[in-house]
Amino acid sequence: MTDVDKLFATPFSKVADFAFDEQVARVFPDMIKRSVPGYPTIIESIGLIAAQHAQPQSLIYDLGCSLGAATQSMRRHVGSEGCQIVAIDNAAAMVERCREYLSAQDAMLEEPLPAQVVLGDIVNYPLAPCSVVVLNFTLQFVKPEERLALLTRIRQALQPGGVLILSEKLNFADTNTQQSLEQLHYAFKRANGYSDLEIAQKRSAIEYVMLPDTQEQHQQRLQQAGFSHSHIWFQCLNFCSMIAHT
Ligand SMILES: C[S@@+](CC[C@H](N)C(=O)[O-])C[C@H]1O[C@@H](n2cnc3c(N)ncnc32)[C@H](O)[C@@H]1O
Ligand SMILES: O=C(O)C(=O)C[C@]1(C(=O)O)C=C[C@@H](O)C=C1
Repeated sequence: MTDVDKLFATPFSKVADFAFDEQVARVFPDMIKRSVPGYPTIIESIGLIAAQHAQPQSLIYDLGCSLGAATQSMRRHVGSEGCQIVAIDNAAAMVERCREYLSAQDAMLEEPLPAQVVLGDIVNYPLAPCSVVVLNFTLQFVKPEERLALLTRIRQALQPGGVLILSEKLNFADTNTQQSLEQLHYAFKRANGYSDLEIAQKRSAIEYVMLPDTQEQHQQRLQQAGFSHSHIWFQCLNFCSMIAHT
């Protein structure tokens, strides 16, 4: 149903900044699975974590939903009465396909949680009271100076007992750790069939648009945003996922 990612396979004289456009949307499931170590496990586990924390009659947000993989997982796992999912992305190509995928899923589930897909910018989208918020590899694409305000708004929207699930690529302050995990990540990509050219060109494409933070920066910012406690529940190489509690 989706194509194999060959977007960076031919040499470019100048690599353009990475954008979530039509071409990327077309290959995205293949791209993210071959690029993010542990992605399938993270997606499945988001469903489990959401199921544990979703409160009856509450909203769940999937911010930067892309094709709705996390939303689909939550719809498979969340059993609380009366929950609804709002999935938001600012890439039109993603939103259009996400709606198609979710309609296809409707037919496969007995009583699917209602899920609405919105074309919008999460930086200024007004959030209603909610019990679970997912930022699965999205915050790293938000401008660094806008990250604290976004997390603060998420914290304010979360009801008591609510959680934020935050997955990110990590940077490491220690140079040896950074180099070691970065090289292992490239080995992961090579093992998944990406050539050195594809790896190098993708690296240039995301250099200025995807800016990862360190674990310490995340924890400090989550605390500043008003979360009482946050911890990692998954890490594979330089990719991790955290839970932040209200
Ligand atoms: C790596 S993808 C997320 C993957 C997805 N959450 C998943 O679980 O498969 C990042 C997504 O965030 C979206 N995004 C980035 N900045 C955004 C913003 N300010 N508002 C809404 N969506 C944003 C991009 O369009 C892209 O679809
Ligand atoms: O860090 C990289 O090399 C990646 O390809 C990572 C990453 C991500 O973490 O979102 C970057 C862009 C694509 O959305 C898929 C994967």
